Amino acid sequence: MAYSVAVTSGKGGVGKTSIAINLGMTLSREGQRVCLLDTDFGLANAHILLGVNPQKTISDLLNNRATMSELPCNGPAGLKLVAGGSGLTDLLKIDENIRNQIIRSTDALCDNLDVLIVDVPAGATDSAIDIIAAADRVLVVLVGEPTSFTDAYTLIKACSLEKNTYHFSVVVNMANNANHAKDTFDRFKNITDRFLDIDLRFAGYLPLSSALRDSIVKRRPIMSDNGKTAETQSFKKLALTISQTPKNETPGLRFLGLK
Ligand SMILES: Nc1ncnc2c1ncn2[C@@H]1O[C@H](COP(=O)(O)OP(=O)(O)OP(=O)(O)O)[C@@H](O)[C@H]1O
Repeated sequence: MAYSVAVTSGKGGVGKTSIAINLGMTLSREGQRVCLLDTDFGLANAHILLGVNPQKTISDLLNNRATMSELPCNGPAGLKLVAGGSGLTDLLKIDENIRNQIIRSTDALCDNLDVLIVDVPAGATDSAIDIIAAADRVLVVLVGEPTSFTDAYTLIKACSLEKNTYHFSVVVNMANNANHAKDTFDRFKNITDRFLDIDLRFAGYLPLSSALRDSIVKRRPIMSDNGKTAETQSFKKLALTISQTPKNETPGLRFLGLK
């Protein structure tokens, strides 16, 4: 059955979009039909990192120039992309009704999709919380810095208290090694266990990697190559873990609602 994964972080600049893209390409390489939905409206950049030039974006949906089924464009490794709009006007007009319209419109993708990956805007905003609540699985990108901890905690707390979102997975990015990643996760989980009634799981880690950083500059995602590097192995493990984590089944509007 098709499922949705919200990739989020709280803090910006921690590698959320890089991970969303490469996770999508990994699942696609494994034979899943995957679409990435960039909901970072106004500041959308997934298409830039993927090196594609979409003809239509979410803006066209909101302006009745296109339906959701017409938006996915072809990215590398078979990954599809629904690009967010760009520009301040797009950013300003995303109120609750528009968010709901976008979430509902993904019903049209159900027949042709196994996984919808949603790149969530940074910050514990109403927009981010609503988008996360509509996804089956939530992947939080964490780095071992106090500001990442604080912002991820604030976001998770808001999702839990306001929307009853219960299951969260964490991927530690820019880790020195596996032990460092697990230690970072354990320190974060100690905090959430003390104050929140949630299920928080370790989903994997990505090493601090010049290859990953360079892939962004070159606009050629690391999963474009199917070699056996530490990064590709990490993404394969992450994809497997995510596909096996429990789903949130909170009532209300959901991505791929007709699945
Ligand atoms: N594992 C990593 N090793 C080294 N650099 C990384 C790694 N992951 C991400 N980066 C770099 O960090 C920067 C931010 O990445 P990215 O744009 O994916 O973050 P983001 O959280 O989506 O940011 P934003 O909030 O601005 O959308 C990029 O320059 C990227 O190359």
